[in-house]
Amino acid sequence: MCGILGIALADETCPVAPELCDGSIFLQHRGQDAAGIATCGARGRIYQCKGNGMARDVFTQQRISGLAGSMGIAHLRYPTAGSSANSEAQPFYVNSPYGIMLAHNGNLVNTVSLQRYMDEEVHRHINTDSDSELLLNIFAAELEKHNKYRVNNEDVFRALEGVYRLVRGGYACVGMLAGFALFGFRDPNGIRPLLFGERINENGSKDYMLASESVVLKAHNFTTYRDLKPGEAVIIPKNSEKGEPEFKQVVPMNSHRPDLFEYVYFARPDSVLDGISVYHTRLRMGTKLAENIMKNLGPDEVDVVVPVPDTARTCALQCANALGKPYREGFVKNRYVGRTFIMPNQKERVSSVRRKLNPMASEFRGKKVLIVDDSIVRGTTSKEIVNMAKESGATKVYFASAAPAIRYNHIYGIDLTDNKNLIAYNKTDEEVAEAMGCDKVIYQSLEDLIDCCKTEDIDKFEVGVFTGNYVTGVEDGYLHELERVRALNQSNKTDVKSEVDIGLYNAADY
Ligand SMILES: O=P(O)(O)OC[C@H]1O[C@H](OP(=O)(O)OP(=O)(O)O)[C@H](O)[C@@H]1O
Ligand SMILES: NC(=O)CC[C@H](N)C(=O)O
Ligand SMILES: [Mg+2]
Repeated sequence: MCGILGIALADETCPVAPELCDGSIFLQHRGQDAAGIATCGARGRIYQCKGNGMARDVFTQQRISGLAGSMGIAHLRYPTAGSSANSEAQPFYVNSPYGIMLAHNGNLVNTVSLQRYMDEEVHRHINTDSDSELLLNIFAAELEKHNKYRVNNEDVFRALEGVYRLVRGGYACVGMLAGFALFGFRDPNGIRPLLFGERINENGSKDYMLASESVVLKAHNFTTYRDLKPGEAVIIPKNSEKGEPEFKQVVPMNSHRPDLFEYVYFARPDSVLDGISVYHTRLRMGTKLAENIMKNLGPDEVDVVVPVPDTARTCALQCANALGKPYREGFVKNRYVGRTFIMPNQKERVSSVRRKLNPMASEFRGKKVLIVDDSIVRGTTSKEIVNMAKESGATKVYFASAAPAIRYNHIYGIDLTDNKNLIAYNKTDEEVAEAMGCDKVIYQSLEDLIDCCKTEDIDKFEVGVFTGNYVTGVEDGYLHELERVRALNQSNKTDVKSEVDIGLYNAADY
């Protein structure tokens, strides 16, 4: 679950990079591993700044001031395919045809056959293990088929038709065609989110934005916005004076199944995705969870409800209210440590839990504590948290999760390739509680979770992480291949991953 962003300003003399940089900060929670911006300036020249690290570290003032142009895209990466090498930071670039840049959120699930197709039929070189580089090259190959001197909107839509035909998985993308346009498209099941918005600037003309979450649009005054539909694409001319954005339903919507995990954990609470307020779903998760807890625990079995900061706070507060029990911030979060679940390796995740959360003994001593988290994934956080609560003198520790048990890979954009690393893998709830060291674990049921998120328009979600049934299915050998690449990367026996790989103009400044 990366963050993606694209902006086209009407005023071609106004640099877009500072706003892209600011917008990236609003999407930082979606990917902490790498960040990148690419802009397009005069004569179609593309400028970029990307690399491993958080947006604030990669986007230094000096680098941003070197990014010319009024149209650009940005990416915040949480690696889900390939490795976390610098060279896989996005956006990706290909010079032919026309000069294209692409930023992708999601995961393709037929990369094995796509790689073969690239190699044997299209003869394009893919320089990394990233599925996003592959996706860009599929698009480029489709666009190339028209063999035209200058590209137009129809060509782009037709090339996207080819992409939709060839590619399987979850994907929301923003891209740029040098000197021509900004574009965005969303997979035919709407698994990954993407919104389009516009604002009237001081000169009375229109600026446009594409973003993963509504919070960025609102914060930058793009007050008229909507979600792209599954299978829909938009092309925004580089200079809005030259025409309006053109939308097209490139392929029929297959289904509309946003990833349920966006509402549980990924998205910011102040975002509204596919018309569903993330905050309100989390409140409802708290109410439903409380109903479930009342069925599982006697009325005197809980003295206090403690949230696991940050994401679970909304749900835990509502849960405590519904239970009629006091809500206490028993864990103080160090605001300088990022999200632990999306850290690239297990060692980092473990060491940062204690750095991130510190227990307040007074809230635990002699008490029966109900800890509420949004989800239990690998159990890295939860085991440590239970430990801390016990060390602090809790007499009983119950652990409730706003999401059901996670027993399967998340194939569309969470780095959960090896399901043996999931704490609930092949375990009953009792065995999970034992592994976590707590007295009981209580999960929200999938049915209840869906009830908390559904609306009149959307009542189905992508829930493969809970059920093992994925809306797009998975190509034979795909999970195996992902595990193989991951194992190679972890064992360091793979090809050398240099600090800096080839970049635009073969130059990179870090
Ligand atoms: O089972 P685990 O592997 O421990 O993962 C689950 C935990 O990770 C996430 O928190 P994270 O620290 O990433 O982010 P947050 O501050 O937004 O809650 C999530 O909210 C859970 O607390
Ligand atoms: N989290 C994502 O959306 C990741 C995008 C892409 N699969 C990558 O690994 O870079
Ligand atoms: Mg958390």
